[in-house]
Amino acid sequence: MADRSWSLASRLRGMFTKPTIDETTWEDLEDELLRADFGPDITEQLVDHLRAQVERFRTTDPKDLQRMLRETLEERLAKHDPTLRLTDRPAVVLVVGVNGVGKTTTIGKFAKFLAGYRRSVVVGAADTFRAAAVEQLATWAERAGATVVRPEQQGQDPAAVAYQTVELAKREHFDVAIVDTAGRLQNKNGLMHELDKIRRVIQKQAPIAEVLLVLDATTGQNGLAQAEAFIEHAGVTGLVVTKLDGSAKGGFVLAVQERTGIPIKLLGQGEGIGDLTGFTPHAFAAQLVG
Ligand SMILES: Nc1nc2c(ncn2[C@@H]2O[C@H](COP(=O)(O)OP(=O)(O)OP(=O)(O)O)[C@@H](O)[C@H]2O)c(=O)[nH]1
Repeated sequence: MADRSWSLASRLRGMFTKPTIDETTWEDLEDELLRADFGPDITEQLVDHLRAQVERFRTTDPKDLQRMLRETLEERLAKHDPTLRLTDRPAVVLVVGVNGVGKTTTIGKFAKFLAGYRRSVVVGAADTFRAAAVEQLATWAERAGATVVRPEQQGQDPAAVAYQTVELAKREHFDVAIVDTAGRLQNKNGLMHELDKIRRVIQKQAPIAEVLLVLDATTGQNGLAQAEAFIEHAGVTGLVVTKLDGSAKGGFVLAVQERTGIPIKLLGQGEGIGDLTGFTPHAFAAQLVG
């Protein structure tokens, strides 16, 4: 079973099995929400809302509070639509994000995920500067049964690789073309310029269906600042939260969606090729609260 250390269920169990809701219930709830990286604002809103609900329904039963928390989280998580838009042929997906967040692994898992829906996939290694990065991506993609477009030589213009990837997808009628991109941030302007160019050359051939920004749950909201440039400049249409397993930061999922206003579309919960799932607010809220 997937590692669900991000779930609050075991940490909240003591609170929900008490005979009655009391003042420590609220303190404990607040502590746990903060620990889970919901952030101070959302935590305060949740606690205030639940206190009002408990008062309104005149309940002292912690089981009611548990249900109310689950429903409140589900409602807030469901405010954004997690559906991947992959109906174009080919559906072009650009994957962006800071280095080390799990971008390469995510692309491999995503190719496998799509293969499960019988979609043919071509992956373009447009992060052309590190040969090892290209090979790592190729290994993952091949494991997923996807075709790979490699740079012709190290350091080739990333936009050229993106172009060739989409061209191949069109010519050979692939369902999905996934384009990996560089994540180095030493020079933010250079990177954003490169991404712009990649987008422009792709759009000469096909619309871009999704721009997915990969975020690492272990760094949580602290890591969000690093991704700001992508959110501002890259036309991000969906978020992928990786490394949720072992993160203890389940609240990050709600916080990041509300802070950015961009829907979460995929969750990564492990290093295996099968450890990527779609995002379902109902199931996530149920697993988060227990
Ligand atoms: N536990 C866990 N580890 C993950 C997950 N996704 C990726 N990783 C690990 O995170 C590390 C970095 O992953 P990469 O896919 O290489 O990250 P990247 O963003 O492509 O990094 P660069 O290749 O340096 O750009 C690897 O050790 C992965 O196994 C996940 O969902 N859970």
